[in-house]
Amino acid sequence: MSEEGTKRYRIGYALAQKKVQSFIQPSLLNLAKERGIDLVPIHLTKPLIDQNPFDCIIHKLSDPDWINQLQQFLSRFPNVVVIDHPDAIERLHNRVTMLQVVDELKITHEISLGNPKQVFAESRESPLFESKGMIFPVIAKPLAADGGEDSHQMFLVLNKEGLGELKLKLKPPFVLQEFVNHGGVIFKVYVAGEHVRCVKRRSLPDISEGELCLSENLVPFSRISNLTAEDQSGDSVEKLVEAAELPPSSFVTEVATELRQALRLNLFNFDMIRDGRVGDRYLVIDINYFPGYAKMPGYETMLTDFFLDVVQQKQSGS
Ligand SMILES: O=P(O)(O)O[C@@H]1[C@@H](OP(=O)(O)O)[C@H](OP(=O)(O)O)[C@H](O)[C@H](OP(=O)(O)O)[C@H]1OP(=O)(O)O
Ligand SMILES: Nc1ncnc2c1ncn2[C@@H]1O[C@H](COP(=O)(O)OP(=O)(O)O)[C@@H](O)[C@H]1O
Ligand SMILES: [Mg+2]
Ligand SMILES: [Mg+2]
Repeated sequence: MSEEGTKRYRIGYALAQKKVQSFIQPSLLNLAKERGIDLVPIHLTKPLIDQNPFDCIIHKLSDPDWINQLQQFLSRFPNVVVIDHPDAIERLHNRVTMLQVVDELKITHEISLGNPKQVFAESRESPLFESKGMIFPVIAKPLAADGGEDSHQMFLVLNKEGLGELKLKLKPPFVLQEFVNHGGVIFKVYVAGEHVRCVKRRSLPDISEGELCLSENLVPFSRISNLTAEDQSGDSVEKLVEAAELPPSSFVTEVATELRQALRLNLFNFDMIRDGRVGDRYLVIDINYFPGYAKMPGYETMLTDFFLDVVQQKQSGS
């Protein structure tokens, strides 16, 4: 008998193989099982409709065949909770619509929130960043944030010459986003429904005005926050991360709650930096659907608590 009662719940997961390996750890399966939840794989080679019953389905797949199956399934079994709705997830697959949501939030905290200025380059002919008064350095990011390896391939553009070189290196559409000095540390806020955790990770180092003229014009980089000390510049970066102060938890929770409501999503994380140009201001630079929760110590408890919230709310009809 589970601690929460005799009823057992079935949660189906539809995830890429790589994600199954990182997220579906025996420690998660066991904790969920002890608490009355069976996490079961959805077989993508079989019709979804034939694999019911489920209390809930979690997924991170966006190919048209899967979306189609999910829609048919929902029209037949409308009581099954799908985490999350494909239309809501879609908004995060585009680096323009992803950050627009930040301007819609009503933050009451004394700390302010925003996002960096950015312009969208649709083609090689697009007028780049004259109109928004942006200054170098900037980061060029592919418009698509759809999980493809290319979607994480970015360029730091240090000057006008770099912008010229970029045209040969990065195929539009992309965005050019103002690079903001932030002390070399980013805050990653993981959200699972009402549960919120903030962690620190390494980021790009600050850039001084002197470096802008002396250095290269264009610097490619990818997945910087996932690099470890051995990958790059030794342990000084680790010390920087260790010394950084987390943003106040009341602020983090307010931003997470507002984002969750505005996005109509339950499983996501967002990357936030402290704006080094002004005091008490943070900027959201990236929002990811169903991120790498397993990198957080104790992720099993956070996710199991969330799963229980979902199935219990469903049972109580709220
Ligand atoms: O694999 P991981 O653990 O690095 O997780 C990735 C996330 O890392 P994070 O948890 O933010 O450190 C990663 O976040 P970032 O974009 O690197 O901030 C993405 O969410 C990535 O998914 P996708 O490639 O955009 O579909 C996530 O990749 P998938 O696990 O979904 O493939
Ligand atoms: N506007 C910015 N100013 C300063 N650093 C940034 C900015 N945008 C991104 N970065 C750095 O680049 C990294 C990757 O950018 P991000 O938008 O998070 O892309 P990804 O989806 O690949 O994680 C961030 O984790 C951060 O270190
Ligand atoms: Mg990121
Ligand atoms: Mg991302």
